[in-house]
Amino acid sequence: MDYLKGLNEAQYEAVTTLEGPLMVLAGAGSGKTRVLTMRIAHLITNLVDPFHILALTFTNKAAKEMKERIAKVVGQSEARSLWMGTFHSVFARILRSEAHYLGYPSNFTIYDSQDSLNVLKKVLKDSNIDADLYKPKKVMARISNYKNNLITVKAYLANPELIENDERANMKHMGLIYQKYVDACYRNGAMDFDDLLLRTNELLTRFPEVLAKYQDRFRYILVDEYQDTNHSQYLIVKALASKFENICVVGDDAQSIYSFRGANIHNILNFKKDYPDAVTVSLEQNYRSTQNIVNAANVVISKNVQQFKKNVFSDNEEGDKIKVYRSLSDADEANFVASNIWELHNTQQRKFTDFAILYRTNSQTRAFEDSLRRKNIPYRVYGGLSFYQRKEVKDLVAYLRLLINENDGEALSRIINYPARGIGETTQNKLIVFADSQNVSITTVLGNLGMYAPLLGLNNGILTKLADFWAMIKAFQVMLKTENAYTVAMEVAKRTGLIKFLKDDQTPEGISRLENVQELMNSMQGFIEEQQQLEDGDPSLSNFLENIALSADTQNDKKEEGDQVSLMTIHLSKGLEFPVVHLVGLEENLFPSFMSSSTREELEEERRLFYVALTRAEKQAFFSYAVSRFQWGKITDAEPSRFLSEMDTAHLEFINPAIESRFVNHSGLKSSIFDDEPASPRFFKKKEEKKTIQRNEPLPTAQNLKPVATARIINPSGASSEDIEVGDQVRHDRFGVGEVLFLDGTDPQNIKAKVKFQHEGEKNLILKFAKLTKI
Ligand SMILES: Nc1ncnc2c1ncn2[C@@H]1O[C@H](COP(=O)(O)OP(=O)(O)OP(=O)(O)O)[C@@H](O)[C@H]1O
Ligand SMILES: [Mg+2]
Repeated sequence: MDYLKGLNEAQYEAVTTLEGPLMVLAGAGSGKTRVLTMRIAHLITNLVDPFHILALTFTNKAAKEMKERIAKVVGQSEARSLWMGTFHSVFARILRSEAHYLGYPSNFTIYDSQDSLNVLKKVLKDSNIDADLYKPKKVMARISNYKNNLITVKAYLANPELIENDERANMKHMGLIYQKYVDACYRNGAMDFDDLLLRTNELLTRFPEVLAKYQDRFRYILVDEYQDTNHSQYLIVKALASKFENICVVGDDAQSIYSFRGANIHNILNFKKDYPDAVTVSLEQNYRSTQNIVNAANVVISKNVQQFKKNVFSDNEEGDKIKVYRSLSDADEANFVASNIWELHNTQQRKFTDFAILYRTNSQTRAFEDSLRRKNIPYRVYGGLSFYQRKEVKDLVAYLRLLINENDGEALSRIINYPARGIGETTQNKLIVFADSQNVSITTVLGNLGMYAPLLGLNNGILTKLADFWAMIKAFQVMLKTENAYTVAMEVAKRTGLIKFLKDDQTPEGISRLENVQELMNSMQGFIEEQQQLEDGDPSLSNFLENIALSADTQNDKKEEGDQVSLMTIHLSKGLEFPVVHLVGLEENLFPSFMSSSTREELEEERRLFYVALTRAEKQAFFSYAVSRFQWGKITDAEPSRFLSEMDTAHLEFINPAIESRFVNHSGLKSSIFDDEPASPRFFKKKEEKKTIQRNEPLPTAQNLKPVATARIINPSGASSEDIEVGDQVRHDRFGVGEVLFLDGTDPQNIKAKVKFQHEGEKNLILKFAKLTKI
């Protein structure tokens, strides 16, 4: 039994105590998942039929990895018979075989969130309920919440408190809507995600013989990440385990990060109450990370009031300090991360899979994707599409494509009725058929509505809508002649109602979509600025579109798994580990998120997220934050995250000691981490005397077009200026570090610099705009 050899004492106890309830409550990286895996292997070695073992994981990926490891110990065929997967996947399987009890066909459809939303919208429409008052996503979130708390329609209608609560929220029709939505799903032979849990509960409570069957089947139950189970999941596990009580749960209250989805941290805290005889094992040694990382994480999480005090230590090497990078902008931050990955890849022979970039919100991927792509570093965005593939991004891009090429039929069909403007599918089909019959494009029809109207067979109301739509597109095109791409795109986003449409949706997904649109605008702003700095730059809309079309394409080629950097939200990184982690965007309002820092509970959850993020790192962790970011086209100042100031500086190393250490943190106090930073020696280095071109100096004549030797960089804010000369090392906030090869020009306002960048090659920059800093 070699697999037992690698376990420490506490782990050994947890793995070998096979009977009775057992809880492992322990910090990150202490081997909880490993214990679960080995325990399953041990059960099978001790002749428990794998068919009797149910293991529930948080993601399918985790289940797959666990199965592979178990197979190594007990063999493929044994491992294959295990019941292992997420709650949703396992119980969908059970529901299929028992569907007849609930009056469902066994081939019932599983609705994803979009499907369920469509059904709900239809319900609202058919019942003449104003979708403006009853925002479908908001209604859906309420229904989901009921279901996860096992409040069926019947229970809802019998509960005056719930009804009153909804009435107070101006939603007195909730009961009716809930009922109709459930009926509609049922009639369609479909279950939504929440039904998979709710119906399982129903199955197990209403039909004792079914409960008995599964209790008898699942004699050994194991649950990973127990701290993030919701009420519905909790009840399922409790019901199934109540006969044999061979239940083993592992978790970490400090990593409970899904309360916004109804996860209930009390499930783990109450385990002892549910099973008074439970054995509890605590694991204290972290095997994943260096001492420095573990200690740093402990300091931050200790600030939470609500938690079990746990001891976590590491016996691994002390390791490097966490490097903190202060960047000037989001582009600078992304550039730092990509360069750093490139460097470690080359100097430490690290594979790209060794790296993770973790962020708080999805829209942050854009800058990192751009900078990784520039350096040809392969990457993969987990848990979602790569930025330019996201629907809301593509929608706005489709409008912009249409402005450039009005015959772009695909773009047209994407947005002709988005956001909804009453040009439905029937109308669109008529247009297509008609255009075909006349052998012209739809655009031609729209452009000549007056002429075609009598032949189209559409009523006047619809014709007006089509005319309005086309007039709007035409107006944008006119605007494009005088305004820059950003201004036009912003106008498009506003006038088409796109922004309002997204703003109305206050669910986490809706907010994330709006953030993506904002990020697309930021990317455009950055693009325009960059092009203006290049001598042969082209800041036009069509050049921007061409650029992102190319980037979307390169991403398509990289769907398969390979040696790639992982990009994911912190939420998705739970349970995973990477040798090198970049935790980015450490700024107030971004992390902690402005949405979740108003109450102490919310803030504590953000802090747990921070703990999760940091504890993913095995060898090295890098933190970064920007001092300014674009927001809807404006540069806004950002403050370093309070989590940085909650750390002990002993664990940190500032890569570029803040030139200005006069940061004030959120509490209005001087932030401790910035107080005792050593001043940058470079900053205080006395400037060498250099010959500079001054305005009042005679300039080289046009005939004498010898490259100028030195030029002065005027800081855009006018606050300071710096001289550069050929041979200097400079930093550009997008292209990174490079060497000045050549300076050229006679007019100090128009000096060009040829710079050879380490990763980007040679660029001809217009100095006045290029915002170079000398290093
Ligand atoms: N006794 C041990 N000896 C050597 N390595 C170990 C031991 N226990 C765990 N590890 C290793 O430590 C790392 C962390 O283990 P594991 O992922 O099981 O921790 P965890 O407690 O589940 O972490 P998290 O809370 O992040 O989910 C893994 O790489 C695992 O293989
Ligand atoms: Mg784990």
